[in-house]
Amino acid sequence: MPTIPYYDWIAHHAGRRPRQLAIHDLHTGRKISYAALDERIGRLTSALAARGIARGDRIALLAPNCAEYFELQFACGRLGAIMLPLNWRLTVPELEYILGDSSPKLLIHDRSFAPQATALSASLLEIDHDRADSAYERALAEAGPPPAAVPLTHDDIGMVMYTSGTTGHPKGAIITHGMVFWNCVNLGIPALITPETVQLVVLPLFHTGGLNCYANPVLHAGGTIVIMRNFDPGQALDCISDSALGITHFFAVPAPYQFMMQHPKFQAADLSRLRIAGVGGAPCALPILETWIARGVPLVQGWGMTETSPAGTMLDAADAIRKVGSAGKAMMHTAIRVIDDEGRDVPAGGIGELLIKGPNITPGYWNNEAATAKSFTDGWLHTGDAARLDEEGFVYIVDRWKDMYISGGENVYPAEVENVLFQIPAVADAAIIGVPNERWGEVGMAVIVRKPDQPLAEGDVIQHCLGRLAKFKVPQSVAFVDALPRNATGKVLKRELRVQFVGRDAPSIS
Ligand SMILES: Nc1ncnc2c1ncn2[C@@H]1O[C@H](COP(=O)(O)OP(=O)(O)OP(=O)(O)O)[C@@H](O)[C@H]1O
Repeated sequence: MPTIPYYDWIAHHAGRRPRQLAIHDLHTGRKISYAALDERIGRLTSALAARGIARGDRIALLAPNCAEYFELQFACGRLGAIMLPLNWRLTVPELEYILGDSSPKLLIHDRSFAPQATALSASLLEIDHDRADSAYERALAEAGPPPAAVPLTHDDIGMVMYTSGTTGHPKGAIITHGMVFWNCVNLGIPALITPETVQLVVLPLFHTGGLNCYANPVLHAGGTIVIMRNFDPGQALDCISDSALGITHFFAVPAPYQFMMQHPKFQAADLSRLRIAGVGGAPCALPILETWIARGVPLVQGWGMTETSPAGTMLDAADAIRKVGSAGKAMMHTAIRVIDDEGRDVPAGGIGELLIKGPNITPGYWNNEAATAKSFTDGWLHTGDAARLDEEGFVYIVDRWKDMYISGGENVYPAEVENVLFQIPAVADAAIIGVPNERWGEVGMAVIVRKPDQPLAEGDVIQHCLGRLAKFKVPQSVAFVDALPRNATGKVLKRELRVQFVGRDAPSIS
């Protein structure tokens, strides 16, 4: 394959539509045009070069959602450096592990994370949005003319994104410039992303869901992203309703949709300007999809992972109601398969492991050849997800293999049971885990958050499931909790529930 040169699309748009709004940062109130963004990226490039950052060097970023993510991403593109966005939920020892693995030359951090940053052995540069003379702003103000851009190709590494390490140490997924580009193409076209797109970004930007769904595709198209520092359901509904902001696109994992639909502002919110509301990243219970359809917003489901940067499959908007529950078909330029334990393709209707191939797929893990070798067969990435295809080739994500459990010899996929729990009006939030049982090996336990002032007992939950689910899928016990543990993106942390209720994280399948 010929090598494709890296192309800087911020510089491109700055040259064509300099006054077009690129980023509106709600927290700081800053509105940054493409020309201003291009200029700041140039200054940051120069400031980083003056600090000795060169091709191949890593630069870590520890910050809540802010415009600086994109300044660093594109400055790295001009220098040939590698951006390392860090999960701010991690503890200092966890961050220390990642920095030890990736050895960045510089850690740029927001002032709110100063305690963590100063505890880490790294050279620091501080962002402080409350001070015009923060170290970061001073570095930009004092920067000399930017150095000539380093010629890069699509094969060069643009970022390393560490997964949260569900089953051991975190792994750094290598993200090349080509992967980010192909994700922009693959996602931008079916998600109807154009220069007129205005997207509200609520997921954390250190995660692929925030950075690449759809923020990078929107900047690639020359549209506008509106960044929320931290997700707040009421504020998100206000923003979507606000005609001055003109939000056309929204993307989230299921939890923000769930919290928005439970918010008092939901029924009166003006959702009419939304052209595409995408959901993915975790199983989305049917009652959530149906509630949004009833408000006139069919959620367009997609499936993806950090390693697929991230769009892997997507449901076309035209099929969002007809195929509700499906994650659609493979994106453009990609292919998927569902295989059994022997590596054979599973016929329509059967459940197997989802595999994916395409130019948006990672070439492997940073500094971890063993993990890379384990994850690929003949160029196909093993996703660790259970899936099935229907007769028309639409994919249904059943669950993660590692969250599946076996009851009396039968596989139980928690997402299917959670769907049934969400039908109970008094249920605000729900998750299923497998717990050990002498007779059946494992049985399901429902962990439920009740809506305020709505009585619900264990017997009511089990009664609701009987008749709606085969007996082996019906949870045998129910724990009521105040909130489910979630990661920074909003995904339920099943491993924490297993540790809490089983005493260890012991999935049946790993
Ligand atoms: N539409 C979807 N339906 C069900 N599950 C999904 C969907 N989209 C993504 N997922 C799940 O999210 C996974 C990808 O997760 P991602 O790469 O974002 O890391 P993470 O969940 O944040 O952390 P980690 O995997 O490191 O614990 C997929 O492998 C799949 O299990």
